[in-house]
Amino acid sequence: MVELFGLAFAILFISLSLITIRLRRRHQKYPPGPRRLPLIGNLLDMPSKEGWVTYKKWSDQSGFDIAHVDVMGSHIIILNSAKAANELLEKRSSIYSDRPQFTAFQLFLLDFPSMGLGFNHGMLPYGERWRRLRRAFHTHFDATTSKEYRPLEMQAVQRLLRNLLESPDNFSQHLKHMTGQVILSIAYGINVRPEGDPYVAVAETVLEAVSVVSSNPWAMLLDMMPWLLNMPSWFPGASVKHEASKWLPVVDSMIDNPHAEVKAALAAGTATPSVAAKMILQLHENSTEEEIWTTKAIPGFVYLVGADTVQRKAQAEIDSVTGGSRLPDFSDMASFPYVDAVIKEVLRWHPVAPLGIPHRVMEDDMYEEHLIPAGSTILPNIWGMMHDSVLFPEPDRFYPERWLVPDPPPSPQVVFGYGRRICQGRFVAREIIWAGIVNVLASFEIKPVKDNPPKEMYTSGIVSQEAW
Ligand code: HEM
Repeated sequence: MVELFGLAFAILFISLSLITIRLRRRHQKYPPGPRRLPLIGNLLDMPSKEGWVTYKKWSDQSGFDIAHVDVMGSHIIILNSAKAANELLEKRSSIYSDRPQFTAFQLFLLDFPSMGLGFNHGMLPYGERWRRLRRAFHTHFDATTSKEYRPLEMQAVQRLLRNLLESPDNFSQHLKHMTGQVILSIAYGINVRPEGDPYVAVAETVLEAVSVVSSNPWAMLLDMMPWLLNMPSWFPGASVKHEASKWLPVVDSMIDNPHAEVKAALAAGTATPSVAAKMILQLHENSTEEEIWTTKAIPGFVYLVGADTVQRKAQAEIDSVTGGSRLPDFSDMASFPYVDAVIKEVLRWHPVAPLGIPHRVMEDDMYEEHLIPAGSTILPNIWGMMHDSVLFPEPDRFYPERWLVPDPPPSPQVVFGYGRRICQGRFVAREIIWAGIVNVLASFEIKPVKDNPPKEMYTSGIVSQEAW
């Protein structure tokens, strides 16, 4: 009898709490956004290309620095100002550090011990497994350890210069090759072949797979209707699942093959220093299955990101900063204020990840009397913030001098994201970008394309790179 009474009380308490939450929500306004339609909400307002431009316009029109859309019941909050992003993603990062779980992407994220893209902790939900992987990654890529990779970066830059001299028209290919070379040598001690390298080819295939699957028009609907996954492949929308599973063996080979090569080299005594070699050597008899798995996961992530990181082109001409008698190196870093300004402008002008990587808020929250419901996807509009005409007059103009005034705008550090999920490769990435840009500028004159200029400048995915 007492138990029944307790149960009835618990049900009453939960019901009252739910009603209170609903009533409270009804009285609380979401941030402004385009008008919602019944059932589908703002589905038709969602831009298919360069979303960052449209999202910025929404805030320009409403005069409020964050925007809200509801896509079939899923809330998306776009942060269009540095102030809002800093307030929510930095100051309140204890509740804003989760990631939304995109169903299409999860098709690659098979659970441990299978690999798939499960090694990619950048997409994992906030929690213990993400925390362990982030800690392991940090030991190899903190500010101090990142400096150990400078000789590898310089070797790759010198090769880039030779390649550019031989065939300047293939510059995009050469830049990709350079980042592939740096990353594979850091992660596995592998020396990439000048042309047609199988490791670079596999990484590019995996990136293509991620882009094909995530840009599939059904991918977003899958997030709203995950039951589509249980439908046969002929059912509209269900084909994404079959498309994704086709790629899984390639993803697995991307992780397994270089790892096996390092193990073999260690056994033969021919291994060169690398993150993978260091991690494998730290294993011992009592290492857990997860520790063994992590020796694949960390270098695997570096491998994937590296294939993705394409240098932006400076459109400024500067004289060789060394008087033309030698190539610059890291010891010159403090002596090039103009080059630093060029790099800041490159990062600002077209951020590599214009909308960052989405975060997810774990609890209901308020921003200036507007409700941000728990579970909302949070998109920091980094491109929008970097094109704020108050902070950056004539924002579309590539103008390094804006950083050289006595009171310069805030550093474009936010292109690497926020709070507890901030990019862990930022120290290495900055050094690679610096070495690449300073050496190219010292050796070549970069001119705009005259014949057949590209119609579309940049792709519209999470990572936005040259579209040609
Ligand atoms: C120009 C180069 C790069 C840019 C602009 C960049 C930018 C970003 C951004 C915006 C995020 C999301 C941060 C957030 O959620 O707020 C991120 C995450 C991450 N990046 Fe980078 N990144 C770059 C290169 C690299 C490199 C070379 C590595 C590896 C060596 C790397 C490793 C990571 C990792 C591990 C995460 C996930 C962090 C987490 O979710 O806990 N990044 N990056």
